[in-house]
Amino acid sequence: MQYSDDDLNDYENEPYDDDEFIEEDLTKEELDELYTLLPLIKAKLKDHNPDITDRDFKEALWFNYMVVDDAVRELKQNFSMYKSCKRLMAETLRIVVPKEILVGGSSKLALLAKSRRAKRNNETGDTSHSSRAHSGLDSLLSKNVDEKGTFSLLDDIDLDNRPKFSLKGFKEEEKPKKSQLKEHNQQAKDTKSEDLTPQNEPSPIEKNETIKENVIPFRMIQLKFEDAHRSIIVDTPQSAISALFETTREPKRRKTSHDSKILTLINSSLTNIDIEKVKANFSKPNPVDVLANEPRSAVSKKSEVSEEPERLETVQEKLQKLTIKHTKPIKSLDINAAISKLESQNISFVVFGHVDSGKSTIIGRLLYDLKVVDSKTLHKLTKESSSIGKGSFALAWIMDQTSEERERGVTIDICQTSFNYKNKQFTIIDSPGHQDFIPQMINGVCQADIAVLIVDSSDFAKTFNHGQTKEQLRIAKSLNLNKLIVVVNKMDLCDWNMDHYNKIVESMGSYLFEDLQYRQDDCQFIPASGLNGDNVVKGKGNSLPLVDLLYHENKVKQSQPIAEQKLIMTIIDVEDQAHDNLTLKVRVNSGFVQAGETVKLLPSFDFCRINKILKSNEAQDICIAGEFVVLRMKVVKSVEEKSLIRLGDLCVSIDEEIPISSNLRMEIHLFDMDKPLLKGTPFVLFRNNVSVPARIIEIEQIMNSQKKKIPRHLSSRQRAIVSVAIESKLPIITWEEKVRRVVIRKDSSIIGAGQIIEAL
Ligand SMILES: Nc1nc2c(ncn2[C@@H]2O[C@H](COP(=O)(O)OP(=O)(O)OP(=O)(O)O)[C@@H](O)[C@H]2O)c(=O)[nH]1
Repeated sequence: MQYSDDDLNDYENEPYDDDEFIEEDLTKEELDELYTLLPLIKAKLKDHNPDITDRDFKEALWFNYMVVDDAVRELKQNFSMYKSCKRLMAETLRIVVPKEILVGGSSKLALLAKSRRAKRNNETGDTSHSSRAHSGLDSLLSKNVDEKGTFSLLDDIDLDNRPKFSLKGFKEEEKPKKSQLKEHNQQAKDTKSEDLTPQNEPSPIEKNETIKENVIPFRMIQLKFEDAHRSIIVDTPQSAISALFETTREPKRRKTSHDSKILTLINSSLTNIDIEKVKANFSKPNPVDVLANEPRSAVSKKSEVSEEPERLETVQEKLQKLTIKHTKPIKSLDINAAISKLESQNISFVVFGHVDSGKSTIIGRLLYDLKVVDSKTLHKLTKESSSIGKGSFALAWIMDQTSEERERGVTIDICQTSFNYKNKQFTIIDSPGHQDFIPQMINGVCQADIAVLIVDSSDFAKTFNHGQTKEQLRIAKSLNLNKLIVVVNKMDLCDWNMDHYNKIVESMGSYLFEDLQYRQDDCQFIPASGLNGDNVVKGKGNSLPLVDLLYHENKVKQSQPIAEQKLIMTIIDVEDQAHDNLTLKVRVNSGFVQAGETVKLLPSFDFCRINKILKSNEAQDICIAGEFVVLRMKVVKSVEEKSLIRLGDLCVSIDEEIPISSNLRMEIHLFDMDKPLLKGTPFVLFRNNVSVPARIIEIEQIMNSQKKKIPRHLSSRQRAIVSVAIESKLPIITWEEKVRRVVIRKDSSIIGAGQIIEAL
C-alpha cells in the first residue's frame, strides 16, 4: 500500500499516544523549531498558570506537532479542570458492551458461529468441553463480561495502566512519533507495493434482508459522578470509546478530533461535583506522575501479561512426583510397511477464495459426482433451497450444513469431509470466504497439504484486486502451504471464453510468482464450472479435472522419513470428555503413534493411553503424519485435578521435553501496513489453530536494513528478529514447520508472518 501525506494527515487525527519526549533524540531541525516556538507559547500563557514548566511547554509543542495554538489549548486543559475530571472518572467508569460483541469476534457471522456451537452442544447435551475447548482469544475476550453483558474495565484494571479493552492485560499501545511516521512513509514510498486493503462491500449477511440480528449498533458509556448516573450513547463506538479514554489519560498525548466533543460532554456532567472531594483528590499523588515515574513498563523485557508462574512451578513439582511409563502398542506392526502404506494414501486440501466465488458449490459437485452424496440427498437439498428462493445453492448446501449457513448462503466455520478416489483418501477443508472468518481460514490452511483457490471468472478484477483473495494467498504461502491449484470458476457465465481465462491466469501469475514467490511448478490453473460440473470430476477441454489434479499432486516431500520423526499432533476438536475418558479429533503433524501407546497433552500435562484410533469411524492400529483421526483415550495421570484441554493443544511423546512459555523469540517479516508496528502494540498471533493476543517487547535486529541503530518500531516489508510476549503460555516447538509458523493480525488485517525461533 502506498502512503501519501494525506494518509499521514488522517493518521495524525487519530486518537493515540506518542512515544516519550526525549529532547536529545530530536533532530537539529526539530530542535530549531522547538526553540523558535518556545518564547511564543510562553508569551501566550504567561498569565495562565505559573506551574507550567519549560518541559511542559516543550512537550506540549512536541506532542502537538509544533502547532502553537493546539499546544496552548492542551496546556490550558491540563492545568485546569482536567485532573479532577480524570480522577472522578477513574473511580466510576464502566463501559457497557453487548456481551455477544466481545465473545468470539465482533461480527454477526461470529455470533452465528457461536450460536451454532451452542446449539450443537445443546443437542448433544454436552456442555462439558464447550466451555474449555475454545481459543485463547475467545477466553480472553469473554473475561470480564458479566451476565448482563457489562464489561467492567475498572474492576481489576488500573486506569492509568489501562489496556485496550479488547486485549485485556496489555498496556497502552505505543504510537509513532511524527519523525517515525515520516521515515515509515518514505520507506513505504520507496518499496514496491500492492494493495491488500480489505474490500468494504456489504457482507452477504448485510445484504440479506430477511435476517434480524439482535446486535446493538452502539455501545453505551456510563459515567457516574457521585450520585448522578450519566450515559453517553455514541454511534461510532470504537472512536468514541477511545476518545473517552483519551480524556482519562495523562496530558502527554496527541490531540484527537473527538476531544472537544467529549470534553464538552464531561464538562456539562461536572456541574454537581463535590468540590471538597476534588480538592482531596489533588492531595493524593497524581496517577499521571506515578505513571511518568515508571515509563515504558509496557515494553519491559519479560512478559507481565501472563501471571502464572506459581501454577507452572507447581506443575513442575507435580511432574517430578509423577512416574509415567511407556505402554506397549496393542499390535506389533512392521512400522515401515504400515507407514508407507498409509503415506501415499492421505491428502488434505483446503478450499478458499472470495465470498460467493463458488467454493461450496465446487465441493458439493465433487462429492455428488463421486457419489459421496446421492441424488436423493441432492434432490432434497434442491427442493429445500428452492423453497426459500435459493435454488442455485443446492450444491453448496452439501457443505454448508447448518440452517444459518444455508439461509445466509455463506460458510461460517470450517467443514471437513472425506472421500475416496481411486486408492487415496482425501480430506476437504472448506473455509469461509468472509473477511471476518480469516482465523478459521488460517486454521484450515494449517491443516492442509494443498491449497485450492477458487476465483470467480465473472467478477475477477473486483474480487481479486480488492477482495480478500490476495490476503488469503499470502496467509497460505506464509504458513508454508506451497502447493496451489487455482480453479477459475463460473466459466459457464463467459461461455468458456479462453481469452478471458488466459488473462486471469496471466494477471494472477505476476502476483503469485513475483510478489509471493510461489514456484511455477507448484501452481496449477484450471477453468471450471462448479454449477455444471465441468472440470470438477468430469473433464472439459484439455485440462485434467480438479479431482485428478489433486490425485496426481504429491505432498511436499518430508525432510525426514515419518518413521524417524518425533510425534506431534494438534487437537482440532474435543469430541467428548467424561471423567477419565477423552475423545479427541487430531491432526497428526509429524511422526506416528500406535493404539495402546501413552502420550502427553500440552500445556495441560495430561498423560493419556490411546485405546482406539478411528478414521472415518473405522479402527486402525497406527496413525501417521498428515492424517486426521479420532483418538479414544484414557487419562492415566494428570497434574491438575480437572483437565483443561483446549483446541490447539499439542499431543507429543511422553518423554519429549517441550518448553511452555509466554515469551518467544521470533523472526518475522511484515507486509504492507498502514501504520508502523511499535514495541508494545497489541496484535493477535496465530500459530496452527491457536490465536493469542501478543505484543513485541524487544526489537533485536532488522535483517534487511543497513542502519546500526535499532528503531522502536517496525515498518512495512521489514524483516526482524523480535521478542514477543503472548497472553497465555503455549508449548513451543521450533523443529517442526507446521507448528512454528506464525501469522500476525492487527486491526482485522494480516500484517505479517514468521516463525518461532525459541521459547524465552
Ligand atoms: N453460474 C455459476 N454459478 C455458480 C457457479 N458456482 C457457484 N455458483 C453460484 O454462486 C453462488 C455462491 O456459491 P457458493 O458455493 O455458496 O459460494 P462460496 O464461495 O462457498 O460462498 P461463501 O461460503 O459465502 O464463502 C451460488 O448462487 C452458486 O450457485 C458456477 O460455476 N457457475
